[in-house]
Amino acid sequence: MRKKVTIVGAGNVGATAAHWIAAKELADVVLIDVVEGVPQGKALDLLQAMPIEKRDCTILGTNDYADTAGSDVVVITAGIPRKPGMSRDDLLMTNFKIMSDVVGKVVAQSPDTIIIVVSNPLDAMAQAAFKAAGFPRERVIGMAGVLDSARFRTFIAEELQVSVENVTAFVLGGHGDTMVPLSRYSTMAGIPITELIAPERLKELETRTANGGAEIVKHLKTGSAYYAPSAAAVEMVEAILKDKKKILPCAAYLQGEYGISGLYVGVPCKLGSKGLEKIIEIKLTAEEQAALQKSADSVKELCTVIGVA
Ligand SMILES: NC(=O)C1=CN([C@@H]2O[C@H](COP(=O)(O)OP(=O)(O)OC[C@H]3O[C@@H](n4cnc5c(N)ncnc54)[C@H](O)[C@@H]3O)[C@@H](O)[C@H]2O)C=CC1
Ligand SMILES: O=C([O-])CC(=O)C(=O)O
Repeated sequence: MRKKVTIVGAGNVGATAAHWIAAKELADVVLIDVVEGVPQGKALDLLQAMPIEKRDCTILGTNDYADTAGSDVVVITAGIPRKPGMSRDDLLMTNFKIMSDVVGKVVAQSPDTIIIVVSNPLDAMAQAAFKAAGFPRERVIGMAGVLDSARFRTFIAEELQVSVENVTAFVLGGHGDTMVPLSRYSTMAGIPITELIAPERLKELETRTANGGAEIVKHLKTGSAYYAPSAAAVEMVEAILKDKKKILPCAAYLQGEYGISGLYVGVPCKLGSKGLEKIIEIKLTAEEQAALQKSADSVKELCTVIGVA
């Protein structure tokens, strides 16, 4: 039997995630939204691309959670995106209400599922989903680090004029201005980029990465990025469905790792069929640890506001 993935929110990120999943023939997809007609229309449109793409996946659009029953993975993208001049934190109250509404309905239909949270502000929304779901931390994971690292990798590959396949990078911390691009653990063909790019230039690439979301919002004006974010969420879905044991930076509920407790923050994680299978602890310098702590503090502030700290 094929795997089943539900995507909550049939907007830009959700519909594009459905597209990537179908294009990779990873699973049958259920696309659900509060707006009537939009998930149905997008799902049917995508389904009709399958003969052309030679992929056998069913794609169902719906407003009824009964259709999501027994999902292996649920990706939550429901929520408003930001517009120019806004920070992700400005979405907190609206998206917290949406998250609280959605998670209970998801869990009622798929009590054994693994939830991937995408809605912003990401780390606080992951924490809200974790508390609302009552699942173990292994089954509620936030997507941000894969996207932020992909942005960093894009800029590094461009700078060094090499294939993106040659570049690895890690971005830790919360998905906001305080995220922590870890140049020391980023490489080109195994060579630390700190040996290849001058410190001042590296700083510029780190800053561009941290502002990567805002750069796209500024261009789009009506919303935020969705091609790379949806591809990032689907990389996590694939790692879980295929039990790949893949190390990816994800927002995970820390219980003492990196000296942080009771909070979702981006760290290197091993993803497999059980969801979050391990948190990888890497040695940080005092400066990196302080930056991570600062980032965690800003996540905690948001969690306190919505009562999930
Ligand atoms: N974690 C990350 O790295 C990223 C997070 N995001 C976030 O993802 C979210 C979605 O972004 P887009 O898809 O661009 O927005 P969008 O506006 O295109 O789509 C959001 C969809 O959610 C739906 N929705 C609202 N309330 C709902 C509910 N109660 N149940 C089901 N569906 C509901 C809306 O009808 C809409 O179709 C935003 O909060 C955005 O900030 C976006 C990019 C990257
Ligand atoms: O910038 C935003 O609001 C959307 C997002 O999280 C990203 O693209 O990194």
